[in-house]
Amino acid sequence: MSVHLSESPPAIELRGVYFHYDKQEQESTLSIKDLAVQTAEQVFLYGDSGSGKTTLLNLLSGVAVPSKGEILLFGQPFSKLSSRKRDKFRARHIGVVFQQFNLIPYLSVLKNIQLASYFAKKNKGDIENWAIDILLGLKLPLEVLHKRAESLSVGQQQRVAIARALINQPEILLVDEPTSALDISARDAFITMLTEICLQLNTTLIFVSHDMNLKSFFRTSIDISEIKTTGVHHVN
Ligand SMILES: Nc1ncnc2c1ncn2[C@@H]1O[C@H](COP(=O)(O)OP(=O)(O)OP(=O)(O)O)[C@@H](O)[C@H]1O
Repeated sequence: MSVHLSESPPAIELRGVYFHYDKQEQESTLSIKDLAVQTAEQVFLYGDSGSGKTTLLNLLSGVAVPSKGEILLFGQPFSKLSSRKRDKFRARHIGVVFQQFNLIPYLSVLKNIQLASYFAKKNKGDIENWAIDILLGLKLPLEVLHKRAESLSVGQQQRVAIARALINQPEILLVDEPTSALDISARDAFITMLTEICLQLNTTLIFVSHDMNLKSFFRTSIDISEIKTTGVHHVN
């Protein structure tokens, strides 16, 4: 049993979640009995390769749905929504940065970012100025704005993927292994900027990485094998 002192529901809540890719298999790929993450919390999620970190992000972004149990976001039964409504919810409230960035290579950096705001159908005023603010915050030179995404370095593409995920000022940001292409000083500067931007936007951040050096940047860290085995984990 858990006691929540705050009035508002957690940003993220998992209740009795089971997931398997192969429905024939008896054993679940991921089983989390109980997990709650409060609004604006920044969580470092780590664990062995194949332990289910990306699978958990897929469930949290609604790309996958639990075979059993449910996922609530801000108290809303996210995983029970129709896929159309889940897509809409994701576009409006969740920023996702996948390992492969998923930028559209032949579009400019600005167009890639604008596309995300178009899908969210949010009226956020001047998207171009906001995109510039984020890119500057992430220390990307402004001359990249009109360059094709494919012409950027891997480290620059990572930042554009983050900028695109932040353009709609998401309530939740899910980031999968984003620093692998950066050297140590660039990595530390990047993570500091990312956590500061999330703080400013009051965004709940789930940050997946193998790089244990990054753990110290986060107040909360979760070893996925612990939440799978102990079953109960409340953050804050
Ligand atoms: N599309 C898929 N179809 C079937 N099995 C999958 C699929 N994706 C992942 N798996 C399996 O699910 C398990 C969890 O994989 P997942 O990618 O979530 O782990 P991970 O912790 O993110 O690993 P890594 O750190 O290597 O990225 C693994 O055993 C993997 O083989």
